[in-house]
Amino acid sequence: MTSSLEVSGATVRKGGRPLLEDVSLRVAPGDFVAIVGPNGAGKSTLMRVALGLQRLDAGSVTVGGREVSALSPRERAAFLAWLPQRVQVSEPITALEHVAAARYRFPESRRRSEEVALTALARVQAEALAPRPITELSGGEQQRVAVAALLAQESPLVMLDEPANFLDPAQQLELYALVGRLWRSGLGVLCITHDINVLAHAMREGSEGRIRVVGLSRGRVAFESSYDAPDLGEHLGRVFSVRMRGLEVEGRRVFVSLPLERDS
Ligand SMILES: Nc1ncnc2c1ncn2[C@@H]1O[C@H](COP(=O)(O)OP(=O)(O)OP(=O)(O)O)[C@@H](O)[C@H]1O
Repeated sequence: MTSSLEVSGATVRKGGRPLLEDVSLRVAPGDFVAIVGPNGAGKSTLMRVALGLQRLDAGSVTVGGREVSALSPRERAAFLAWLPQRVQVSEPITALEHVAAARYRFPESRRRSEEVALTALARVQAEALAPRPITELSGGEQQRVAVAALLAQESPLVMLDEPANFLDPAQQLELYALVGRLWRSGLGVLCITHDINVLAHAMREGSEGRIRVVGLSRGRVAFESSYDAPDLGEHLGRVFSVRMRGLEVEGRRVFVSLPLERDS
């Protein structure tokens, strides 16, 4: 059985306006697909579509060969794990309880769920956070616990919606390095970001060409490219309406945005 996510011709309209227009993409285990685009381009709408949370006006979304909207939450959790921008927890449950809850699809004892949760926390160097109320953790600590929950869910595909948005540079680096490790361990990653440079933290030398970058603009796919393509900067510049230059820094390509040249 294939565990791929297949979005095919996805179209969403609200009040006659297209939020997403004929978008297609495929993510299989081992793939890394980054969705980039300016505010309002439709990135989160695409994520909701992929999770089966948004009704389509045309097109289809399947995961593991089945229509995603027809799957129960348990069935969907067997394929897709979702990391939002911020963990939404209002109850002061512990980090361990939060990660153990990601095991809900497994028919197992609470003790077993907690064992797996502890192992997952250890994999992200967060065992010490296990007994702490999640509401008291810093943004970076919460995201590390959220990644442990992804691991505990044991889904072959992970969906990340700008997961480093509220983190400082050190925490962003750490989070994306962690995402890179998950990817290299065989998971498929669909990652939304409007900051292309955070992706560099997920890479190892030589893996740039394996990251696919999909640019969204006004609900449509504006370009699709590998991260190491020479013209990626031009594509990015067009969707963000800036000039974007790729610079080599310590063997990594980083992108810098510059104002559009004006006619004098
Ligand atoms: N339920 C809705 N009804 C009407 N318009 C909506 C709805 N949801 C989203 N939109 C609009 O659709 C467009 C795309 O929104 P979306 O949140 O998908 O963009 P985004 O690329 O994720 O943006 P950002 O980077 O700001 O998070 C926006 O113009 C938004 O205002």
